[in-house]
Amino acid sequence: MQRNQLYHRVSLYLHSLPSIQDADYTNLITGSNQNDIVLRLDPNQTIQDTFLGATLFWFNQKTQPDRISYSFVLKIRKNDKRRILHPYLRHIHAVADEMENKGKRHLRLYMNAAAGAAQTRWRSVPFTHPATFETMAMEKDLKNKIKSDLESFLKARQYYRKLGRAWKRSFLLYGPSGTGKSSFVAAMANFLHYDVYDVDLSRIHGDSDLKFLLMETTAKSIVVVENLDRFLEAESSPAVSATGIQSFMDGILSACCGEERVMVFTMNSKESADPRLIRPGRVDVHIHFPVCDFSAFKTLASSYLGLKDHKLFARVEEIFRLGASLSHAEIGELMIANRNSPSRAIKSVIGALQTDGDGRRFGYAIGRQIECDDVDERALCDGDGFPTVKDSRKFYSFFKLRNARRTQQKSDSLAHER
Ligand SMILES: Nc1ncnc2c1ncn2[C@@H]1O[C@H](COP(=O)(O)OP(=O)(O)OP(=O)(O)O)[C@@H](O)[C@H]1O
Ligand SMILES: [Mg+2]
Repeated sequence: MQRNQLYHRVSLYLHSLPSIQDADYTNLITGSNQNDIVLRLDPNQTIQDTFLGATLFWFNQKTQPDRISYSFVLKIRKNDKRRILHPYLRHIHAVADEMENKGKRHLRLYMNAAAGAAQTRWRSVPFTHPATFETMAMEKDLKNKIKSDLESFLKARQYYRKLGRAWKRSFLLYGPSGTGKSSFVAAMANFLHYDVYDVDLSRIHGDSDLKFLLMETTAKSIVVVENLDRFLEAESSPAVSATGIQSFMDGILSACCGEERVMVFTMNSKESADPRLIRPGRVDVHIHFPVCDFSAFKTLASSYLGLKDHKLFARVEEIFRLGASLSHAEIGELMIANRNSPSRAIKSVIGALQTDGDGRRFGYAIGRQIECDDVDERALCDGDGFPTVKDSRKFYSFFKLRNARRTQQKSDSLAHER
């Protein structure tokens, strides 16, 4: 059920050998960067290596004709075998370790397929999410605390071993939609240089299925369950029981699954969560993701619009002080949509912040903004270009009125058509 680490290391090692290019026949595939071309050993291709004066041959053989499973075969001359086999295997381990530690290994994102669909339940693609802690708009102190927490976790192997505990750390990320929880998981993966296993609970068929899935994950990975609260609320009779999820969270099978793993659970709110689910020990660190505030807005403006400061920032700050709230995702989208004109982008954020609070949804906010842009410029740029909150409110009540009239006209004409 677990990945064959020796096979994995030999594969890493062989693919790093220059002689892979000498083969008469090989496979060319796209690497994790689109412009990279990677040579991939073909079944039955032989590759030559030399070590301590001996020549060795490797080939990649299909184990059984009807299965997608391969094994590497190593050929060594009898006379060399006793002399070099062990040092050679140690050499392979050392090279593979170095490649992994230097970050030459490309990260992968694993997703669980439906049961019975494949030999291994995890399907993977290159993990290329560009999020980093630097691109995350969140409180600086908190960000630094998390970074040092993760750094000390990475160095704590002996400490966990001494305590008799699995070497893992669990995080609960909770907060409204669009505040950066998923992006944060990606940033963690890039920071730790860990693969990501994204568990889709709706594809799990029972508690034991969930255990097996955990057993198939590898070390140096983040195992993430997104929107756990929504799953527990939505499923009236879920295939996975609460205790199944709890033991999964504990990594109870720590004999195999306790090595260097980070587990992350995301929720919109932890209020309704069963306290047992998020008790200390089960979840080590709770991180709150609040809606965007002025400081986060400035970080977003800097990364999305390249703006360190702007004359409209004071207005934005004032509106935030009055209690307006939008998610980072909503503000980010408005900035992307108007990225060619920073002033316009900020004005559109101001507009959206001012009319927020009545539960409008994101798609509507953008639609509304694009529609009102034509009048927006005039209304906001009249006079000295710094309308007061009162002016803007007047403008938006005008806008709402106009929209209401339009809706009325539309329904009138619909009634007319009927
Ligand atoms: N704190 C943040 N800093 C920078 N960008 C952010 C932040 N929060 C959200 N974003 C942007 O908004 C988009 C959506 O964010 P993300 O998917 O991480 O939200 P989420 O909290 O996981 O939402 P959900 O609860 O709906 O899954 C991302 O593309 C990201 O670029
Ligand atoms: Mg998310």
